[in-house]
Amino acid sequence: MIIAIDGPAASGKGTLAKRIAAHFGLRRLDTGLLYRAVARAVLESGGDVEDPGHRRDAAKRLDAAALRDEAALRQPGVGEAASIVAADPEVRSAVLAFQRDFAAVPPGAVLDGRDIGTVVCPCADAKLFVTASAEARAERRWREMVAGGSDAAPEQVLADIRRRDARDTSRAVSPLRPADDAHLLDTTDLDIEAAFRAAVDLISGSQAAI
Ligand SMILES: Nc1ncnc2c1ncn2[C@@H]1O[C@H](COP(=O)(O)OP(=O)(O)O)[C@@H](O)[C@H]1O
Ligand SMILES: Nc1ccn([C@@H]2O[C@H](COP(=O)(O)OP(=O)(O)O)[C@@H](O)[C@H]2O)c(=O)n1
Repeated sequence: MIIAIDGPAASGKGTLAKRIAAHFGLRRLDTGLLYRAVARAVLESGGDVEDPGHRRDAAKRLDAAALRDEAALRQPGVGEAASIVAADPEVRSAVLAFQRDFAAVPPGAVLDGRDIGTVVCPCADAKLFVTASAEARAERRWREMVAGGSDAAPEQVLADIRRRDARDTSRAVSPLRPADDAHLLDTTDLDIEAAFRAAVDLISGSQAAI
């Protein structure tokens, strides 16, 4: 079984993907980490993510070991840089096979990102598009950052989320959008437990329909 979970930053897709994978006994791939790892490799080598040569080289050299240092990959600056490298079609095609190979291993997997239901796994057994208002998402991300010791201003976090949303939805290749057959799940007024229960119901409904 393959479950695709897409949505904008801090909508809760990673939290849901982890719990859904445990619930259904599946492996999970956070595909955002791939783009974050490409961006981090460019930044660490003193390169420029706006330079197509730099980001394409980093994408071609990417290996699974680069996904291990999650704390470093989750730094806010890396998320911003990731959305810049992710708009490059050559970067996207360099990481496509890794995602499809991961999903193809039995018994299947949960993948979360921006284009799982539309491009990476268009034949997924169940697709969720997880959203929440920009304000709710910024508040969640801000709380997470403060818990991690950051003194970022809430309005700055909201501005960053809006900028990333705009870049991710407007790019020419694999823009963030719900697949036609995705279930929409708005978590603005749902806590983590309620969102998880709603997600399991939607996925179980998709299974019953197959
Ligand atoms: N439904 C929810 N209500 C409140 N907080 C949530 C909810 N879902 C996730 N969170 C919190 O919001 C933050 C971002 O969630 P995460 O799953 O990492 O989002 P994404 O993977 O979409 O970026 C985390 O700190 C997480 O604990
Ligand atoms: N399948 C994916 C996953 C992430 N991305 C890009 O990678 C960036 C970081 O993704 P992420 O999922 O780690 O970000 P958060 O939602 O956790 O903040 C996004 O802003 C997207 O630009 C993508 O283009 N396609």
